[in-house]
Amino acid sequence: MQPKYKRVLLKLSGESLAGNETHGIDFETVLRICRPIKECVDMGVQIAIVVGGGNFWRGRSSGQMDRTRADHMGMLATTINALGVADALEQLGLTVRVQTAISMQQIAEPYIRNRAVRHLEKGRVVVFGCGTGNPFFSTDTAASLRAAEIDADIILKATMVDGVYDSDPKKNPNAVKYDTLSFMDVLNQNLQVMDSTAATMCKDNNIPILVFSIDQPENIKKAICGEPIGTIVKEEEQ
Ligand SMILES: Nc1ncnc2c1ncn2[C@@H]1O[C@H](COP(=O)(O)OP(=O)(O)OP(=O)(O)O)[C@@H](O)[C@H]1O
Ligand SMILES: O=c1ccn([C@@H]2O[C@H](COP(=O)(O)O)[C@@H](O)[C@H]2O)c(=O)[nH]1
Repeated sequence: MQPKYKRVLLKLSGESLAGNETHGIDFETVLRICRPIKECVDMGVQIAIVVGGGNFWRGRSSGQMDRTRADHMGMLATTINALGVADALEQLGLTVRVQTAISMQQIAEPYIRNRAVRHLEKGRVVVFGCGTGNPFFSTDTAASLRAAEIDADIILKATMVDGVYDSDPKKNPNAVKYDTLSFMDVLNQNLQVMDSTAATMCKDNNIPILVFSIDQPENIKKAICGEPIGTIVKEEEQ
């Protein structure tokens, strides 16, 4: 398999890091997810990663808490995950830098765009923590923002479903999967697989998103090599 893309933004679902558990990090699972990442870096692909926080905390599900504070907790959760992923990648022999959108300089670099790009050019993996650094956003939006900033070829959204369906497949067993969609389809049909802010950012900056299942981590390599998996969301061709 040969890589199709030179620089990718990989969005890893937080939930996927829990393996068979409902919460937290299962490090063996994280290592399994990181092995194909290592293979792709060895093939010369530049990989930046945004990690979700759903295995620990989602601000929008916090009930009666103040939303901003709940989102601060969610951003900290993404940073715990970023450190876990960085550790696994390092154990596999990669050089990694964690950059956070909220400064916590004793444990990670602050997010500096040019520095992130330089790390990628040197073959280092960059893992972004704290999402965008702002409440009321998601790590999908962080992925679209960072992808635009670092000029990534594509966002690879590795998640708990194997693509985008006409309705949530976890709620509707008869949901039908799409192979290709436009961002307008996602927005007009209100498909909840990513939030509308993320979809709009990708649309405006013409960054495609491939949504695929992380259940089989080798899908990461298949996605990077352009094999037909998941659902590709991209701008309509004129
Ligand atoms: N139309 C749809 N097609 C596919 N999945 C959908 C759809 N609508 C809702 N979903 C849900 O979206 C989920 C994926 O997005 P979600 O934001 O929950 O997780 P994530 O971004 O991968 O990361 P995290 O686990 O960190 O929150 C799927 O598990 C699925 O149940
Ligand atoms: O830019 C951001 C990104 C994330 N958050 C908070 O973190 C959690 C976890 O992220 P997921 O995308 O849901 O996995 C999210 O629910 C928010 O509470 C944020 O505030 N800003």
